[in-house]
Amino acid sequence: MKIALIAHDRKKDDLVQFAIAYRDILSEHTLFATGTTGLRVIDATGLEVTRFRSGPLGGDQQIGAMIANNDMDMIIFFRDPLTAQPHEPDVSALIRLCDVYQIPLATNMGTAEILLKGLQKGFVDWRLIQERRG
Ligand SMILES: O=C(CO)COP(=O)(O)O
Repeated sequence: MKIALIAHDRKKDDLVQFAIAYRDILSEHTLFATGTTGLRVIDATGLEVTRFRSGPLGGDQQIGAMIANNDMDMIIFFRDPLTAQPHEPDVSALIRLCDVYQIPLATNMGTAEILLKGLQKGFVDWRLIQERRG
């Protein structure tokens, strides 16, 4: 599975802790991240992560493009709900594309934990269901 990791600045410590805690599961998948988030995760975990541009410079849009190309399976995006982001339209667009393409999206640690544990147990069958519906 291809998983994107993204965190706004005040949520980066949380995402790093999360990546350390779930390193074993994450290491079984192909990881992507926005620029600064990816650097933090790589430094803390040693995981292999393909880094895109920083969020404000287009990183969210690069991940959105992967979603639109049916080339991304899960997004873990720890958003900061208390700080205005200069690139809020990009953030909204990424979340919108997750809904357009039925991509599992966690915007906080509670949901992210359930998604990763579900992924580990093979719960992610939505593409098969979608294919069956034609
Ligand atoms: O801004 C972001 C997501 O909207 C994250 O970007 P960085 O990982 O480069 O800080």
